Amino acid sequence: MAQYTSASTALAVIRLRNPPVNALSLPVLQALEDGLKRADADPSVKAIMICGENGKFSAGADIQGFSLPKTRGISLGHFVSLIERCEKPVVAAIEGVALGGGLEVALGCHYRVAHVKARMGLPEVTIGLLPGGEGTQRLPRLIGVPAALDIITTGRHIPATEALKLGLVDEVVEENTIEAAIRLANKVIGQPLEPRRLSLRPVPKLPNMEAFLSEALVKLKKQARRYLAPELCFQAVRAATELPFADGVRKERELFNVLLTSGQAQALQYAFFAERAVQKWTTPHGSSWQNASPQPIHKAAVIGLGTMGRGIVTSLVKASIPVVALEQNLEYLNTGRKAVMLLLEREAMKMEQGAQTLDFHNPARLQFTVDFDALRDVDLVIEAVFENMPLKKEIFQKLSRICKPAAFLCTNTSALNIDEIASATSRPQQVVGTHFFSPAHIMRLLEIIYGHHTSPTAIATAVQLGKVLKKVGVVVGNCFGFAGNRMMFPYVEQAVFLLEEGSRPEAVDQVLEDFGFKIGPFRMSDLAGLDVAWRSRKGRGLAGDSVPPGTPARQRHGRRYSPLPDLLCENGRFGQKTGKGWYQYEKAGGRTAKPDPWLHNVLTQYRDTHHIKTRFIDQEEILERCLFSLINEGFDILAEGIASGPEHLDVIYIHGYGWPKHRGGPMFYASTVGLPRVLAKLQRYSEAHPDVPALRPSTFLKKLVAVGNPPLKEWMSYLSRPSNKL
Ligand SMILES: C/C=C(\C)C(=O)SCCNC(=O)CCNC(=O)[C@H](O)C(C)(C)COP(=O)(O)OP(=O)(O)OC[C@H]1O[C@@H](n2cnc3c(N)ncnc32)[C@H](O)[C@@H]1OP(=O)(O)O
Repeated sequence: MAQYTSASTALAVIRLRNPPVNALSLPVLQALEDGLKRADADPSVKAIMICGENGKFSAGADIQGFSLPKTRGISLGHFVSLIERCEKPVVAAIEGVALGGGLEVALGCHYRVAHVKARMGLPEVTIGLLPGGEGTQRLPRLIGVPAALDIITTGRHIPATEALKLGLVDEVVEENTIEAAIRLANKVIGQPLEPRRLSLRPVPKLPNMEAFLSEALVKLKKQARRYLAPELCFQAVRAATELPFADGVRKERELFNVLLTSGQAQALQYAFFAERAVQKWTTPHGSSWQNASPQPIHKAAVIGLGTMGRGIVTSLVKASIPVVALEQNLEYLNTGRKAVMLLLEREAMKMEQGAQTLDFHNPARLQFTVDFDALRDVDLVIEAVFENMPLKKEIFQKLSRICKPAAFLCTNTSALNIDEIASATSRPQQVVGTHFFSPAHIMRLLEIIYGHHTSPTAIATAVQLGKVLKKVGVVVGNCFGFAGNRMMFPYVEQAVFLLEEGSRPEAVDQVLEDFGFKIGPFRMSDLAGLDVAWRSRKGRGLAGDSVPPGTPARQRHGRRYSPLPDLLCENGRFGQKTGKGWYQYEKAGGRTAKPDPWLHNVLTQYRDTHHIKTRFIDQEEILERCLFSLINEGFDILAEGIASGPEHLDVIYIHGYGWPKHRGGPMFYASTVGLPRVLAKLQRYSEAHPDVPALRPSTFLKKLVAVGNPPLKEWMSYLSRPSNKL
C-alpha cells in the first residue's frame, strides 16, 4: 500500500503502491502516515522522499471509495498536514501523474521534482467535487490566485514544463526523477523548512483582487451552466484570499461536504467509471475485449467528403494515420478537399498552441483521389456517403473486389442495417458499422456496430481505432437506429406529439434545456436538418407518395403518427440551412432561433383540422414524456442484448447526444428517479395515449420493478438470457 525503504542511511523512501494508478485509498494513506512516523522517529534519517510505484505518483483519492461509508469523515488534509509538519525535508518525486489528492500530497511536501512527461492537476471538479485535501488553500499560496483558480475550476491536466513555469514544481528532469529527487533531498538537508511550508505562506496579493475575482466568477457561472462544482471550487479559492489557512480549510471542508452529498458528484463519478466500463466490450455471442486482438491500421481511406467524411478525414490525420480521401467526381473532390484543408488548418492552429504540429500537406499522409484503385493497399476503409442503402451496397461490392483481403470495411451510418450492407461483400466478417457524430473531428462518441458475421477482430480493431482517434467507442448490436438513435426516435416523437396537443417548440426546448441538454429537440432538429429524417420516412413508406391512399393523416401501421415534420419539409423548411424550420432564423445558415408566428398559426390550424382539443401541458409532463419514452426504449435495447449494459447507453447519451453529464445518462437518471416512479408514469401516459407504443412500459422495466427496484449495477443479472434479435 505504501512501501518504506531507504535510499541511503540518511534518506527514507515512501513509495505509494496501489495499482494501477496508486489511488489514495485509506490503507495507502495509513501506510503513508506510518512511514512518516517511522522516518521521523529514526535519528539516522535526515530526509524523506515520496514517490509512486510503476512510474506514477498518484491519480488521487480512490474515487470508488467515496461511496464507502468507512472512508467518510477521514480527511485527506490530515495526511497532507502531517507531511508538511515533518521536521525533516520531504521531497515529492513526480512521475506519470500527480492528480487530485496525489497533487495535494505533493503540495504537502517541502520540495517537488517532476519528470518532463509528468502531468499534474486537480481534476476533482470534473467528478463533481473540489480538491478536499487542502489543495484549494495551498495551491493559491504557491502559484497565485489566477493560475490556481484556472487549475482548480477547469480540472485540466498541466504538463511538467508548464508546472515549472508556474512554480508548482522546483525542478523538471528528463532522466531519472527518483535520482534527481534524492540529489535534491541530500542538498536541502539542514535547510530551514518554515519557508517551504505552504500553509504558513500568505496568498500572493493582486492589486485588483476583488475585481479579478468578480470578473472570474461571472465568466465561470456562464461556462459552468448547471454544474455545481466549479462555483464551489471558486468559493473555496476565494476563502483562501480572505481567511487564515485554518479557517480556509474549514470552509473547504464545508463546501466539499455539500458537493460530496450532491447528486451531481455521484452522477459524474458514475460517468467516469461508465466510460471505462464500456471499453471492456462483450457481445451476446461470447466475444469480448479479452479474446479479440485489434489489427494495426497503418493506412486508412474515407469515401465521401460530405460533412461527415470531412470530419472523419480530419480525425484520422490528427491521429497521424495516413489517409486516402475519395470522392465520386473531381468537382466534389475539390469542394471536399478545400473543406478538409480548412478544418485541418484550424486544428493545426489549436494544436500549435499546445506546441504540437499537424502534418497534412504531405501527400503520403493525405491523398485526395477519385480512383478506387488507390484503396488497394489500405488497412481500413470508412465509407461515409449519404444514407442510401443501394448506394452503400454498390460501394461495398466495389470495395470487396478492390481492397486487400485483410482490409476492414466500415460504414458510417446512423441507422441502416449493417448485415444488408455486409451482404454486398464477400467478407462480411470484416464489415463493421462506425457511427460517427457530427462534427466528427470534435464529437467524442463512436458507436461501433457489429453485424451477424462481424468478427471479434473487426470489432476490436474498430474499438482500437476509436481509442487512437481519442473517441469513446461503444460497441452495440445491429438494429434500426442502433442504440443512440433508436432511443432518440421516441424522444423526438413525443416532442412533436406535445406540439399537436397544445405545446410550442420553444416551451418544449426550454424544459429540456433547463434539465441540462445543450439544445432541446426542436433546436436540435433545425441544426441537423429536417430533410434527413424526411428522406428516411419517405424511404420507409411513412411520408410522401409512398403512403397508400386512404391512410389516415395521423396514423401509420395502426399507431399514432404526426405529419407535422413532413408538413414543414413540404414547405421547404429544413431548419437552419434554409433559415426556417421549427423556428425562424435571421438568414439561411443563421443560428439565432426565434419563435415563429407562422408555425404557431400552422399549429392552431392543424389542431382545428384534426379536431385536437388544445390543452395546457405543464413542464413535468413535457419532461417525463420525452425522457421516459427514451428510457423505456433503453430498457428494450438492454433486454434484446443490443447494448450490454446501462452504462453503454449512458455513455452514448453523454458523448453523442448532449445529455447533461451531471445527470449521469438516461439509465442512471432513471435509477435516481426510481424505477417504480418511471413505470407508474409510463403506465399513466400509455393509458392516455394507447396508440403510442413508445409509452407502453418495457417488459424489462416491469420486471426490475417487480423484483424490487435493484441498483443499476445489478440490472443485467435479471435478464435470463440476453439475445441479439438478429
Ligand atoms: C476530494 C477528492 C480527491 C482528493 C481526489 O483526489 S478525487 C480523484 C481525482 N483524480 C482524478 O479524477 C483522476 C482520475 N483518473 C484519471 O484521470 C485517469 O484514470 C488517469 C489519467 C489517472 C489514467 O488514465 P488512463 O491511463 O487512460 O487509464 P484509465 O483512466 O483507464 O484508468 C486505469 C484504471 O484506474 C482506475 N482509476 C483511475 N483513477 C482512479 C481513481 N482516482 N480512483 C480509483 N480508480 C481510478 C480506472 O477506473 C481504471 O480502472 P479499470 O477500468 O482498469 O478497472
